[in-house]
Amino acid sequence: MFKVLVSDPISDMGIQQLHDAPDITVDKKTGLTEDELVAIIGDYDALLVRSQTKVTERIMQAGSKLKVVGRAGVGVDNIDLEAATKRGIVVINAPDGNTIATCELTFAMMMAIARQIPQAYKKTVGGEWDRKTFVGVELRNKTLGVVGMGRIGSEVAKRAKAFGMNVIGYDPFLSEERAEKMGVKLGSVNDIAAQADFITVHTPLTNETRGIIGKDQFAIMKKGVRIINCARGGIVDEKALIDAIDSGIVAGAAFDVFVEEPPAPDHPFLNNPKIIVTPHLGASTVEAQENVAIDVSEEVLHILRDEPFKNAVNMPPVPASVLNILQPYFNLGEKLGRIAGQMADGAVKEIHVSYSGELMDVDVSPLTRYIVKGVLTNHLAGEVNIVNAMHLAKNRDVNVVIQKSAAAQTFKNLVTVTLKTKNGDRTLSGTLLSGYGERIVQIDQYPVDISPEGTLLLVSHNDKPGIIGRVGTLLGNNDVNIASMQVGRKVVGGSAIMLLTIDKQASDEVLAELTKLPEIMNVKELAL
Ligand SMILES: NC(=O)c1ccc[n+]([C@@H]2O[C@H](COP(=O)([O-])OP(=O)(O)OC[C@H]3O[C@@H](n4cnc5c(N)ncnc54)[C@H](O)[C@@H]3O)[C@@H](O)[C@H]2O)c1
Ligand SMILES: O=C(O)[C@H](O)COP(=O)(O)O
Repeated sequence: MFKVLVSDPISDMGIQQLHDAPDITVDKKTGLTEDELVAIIGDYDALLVRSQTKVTERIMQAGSKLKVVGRAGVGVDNIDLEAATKRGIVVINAPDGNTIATCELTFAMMMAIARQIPQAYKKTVGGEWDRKTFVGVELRNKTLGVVGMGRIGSEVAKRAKAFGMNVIGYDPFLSEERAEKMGVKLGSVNDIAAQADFITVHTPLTNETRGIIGKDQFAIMKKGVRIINCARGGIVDEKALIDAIDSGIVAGAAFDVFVEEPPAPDHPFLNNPKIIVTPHLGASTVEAQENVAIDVSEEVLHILRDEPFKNAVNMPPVPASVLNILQPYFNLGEKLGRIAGQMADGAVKEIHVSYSGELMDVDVSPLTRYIVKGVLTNHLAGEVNIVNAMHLAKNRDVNVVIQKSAAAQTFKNLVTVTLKTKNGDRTLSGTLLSGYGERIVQIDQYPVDISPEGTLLLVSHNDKPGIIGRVGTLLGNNDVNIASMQVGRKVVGGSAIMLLTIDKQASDEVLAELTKLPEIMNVKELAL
């Protein structure tokens, strides 16, 4: 049974699938302090948050069972990603569910400052009938500058076009073709600053975007420009904005987000008649909250049940088309890693993985993570998973090298794992055979054909008559049943290997007796 803690207000309807799951129990405890969370998090396998809960290193350290932190929304700036990655905790978000809600709030903000709706409302309900002060501007034929043309920025641009606006977009990942398709002109931040009547920002808050609209940009803006920030506090420099309002450059601004949330009561935005504010409401629609909660719950279920998932923030994303190809190999890859890890003699310096055949044309890094996890599992057991595998390898100075070679020779696909230690290399190849599943087809250049199941015995010996019989007899006498056996040799009478699958583990004494048999050089039991 897995325990999930929901520590922020997340849609009950959205997390219904967690409530319904027979293997999950859900506790909802919102508004906890860090200390309170630290005290209880040790009981939980998953933590679900929005932006209020700060998921700190301390909390993750106390979360000894924690496998996943799910963010019901986009921004993960409230989660210590580095600490999560180090501990192998998967951080997932729900990047698509609140795009439209935030885009629509942005548009509502733009229209509200164009027509000063909140200010007019305040006066009217206060008993004044002021029709002179509130003469607004139209959006049609105005230029909107969009900094950050991702999901939300693109949707805002689309709606602006429908309102007859000209749109200039800036985003390092916006290609000319895509911009042209959307009817958006490409420009730099300074082009936007110089030409736009309205500027809206839709980037994450990073070192690069902090203050991207700042003093230098306000200095070149047109008089009467209007600014909107429904992304993250600090992307528009708060102090520079106030100065630009005071100097008459900015005619109006709308902010849903602040450097510090909630802002202090004396924050200069809160009593400025030209600035309208909302309390971080971008994602606060019934639809968005349901969407993000459904998405995040689905992923949490996958992760807890050890099923493939897609929206990990602390792992590179895997497109569905690539996942479809790679997924069948994940199990095989991990087993190859585990077997190779047990074959290696001494500290592993390098994990060399060669992919060929149909694996040539895809980004194989997700599969490499499974292989590296398998190799490291021998020494780190439960500490390693696919999130922290690469990190742990790097920390231990294990080099991971990937090679792709076109020919898989007789196989449609082939994965070869070589572990390099100061005592030499050990190599293992595996494939997926249509209709037969996973097969190990080569060990240290000896061709074999065996299904990697249960317990394996790898015996190195000289190819002499009678050896196979002696090994079989010794195991039989000790009640160890052989399920299958393969012998590989390069030349008749030369060195050879025997690979057996056995129904139960052989004791250390049996392994020692096997090693003493004539012509046998080495015996290794390999657990899967
Ligand atoms: N107010 C809210 O409640 C609310 C709701 C949802 C999202 N958000 C915030 O809105 C922002 C955008 O969300 P999204 O879903 O569109 O994200 P997204 O990842 O789809 O888009 C972000 C875009 O910013 C671009 N970008 C990154 N660095 C840049 C730079 N230096 N200059 C220009 N562009 C840059 C990226 O290339 C990307 O295209 C995020 O900060 C998110 O946290 C706020
Ligand atoms: O990044 C996000 O998704 C938004 O900022 C929404 O945050 P919230 O879930 O706390 O409303």
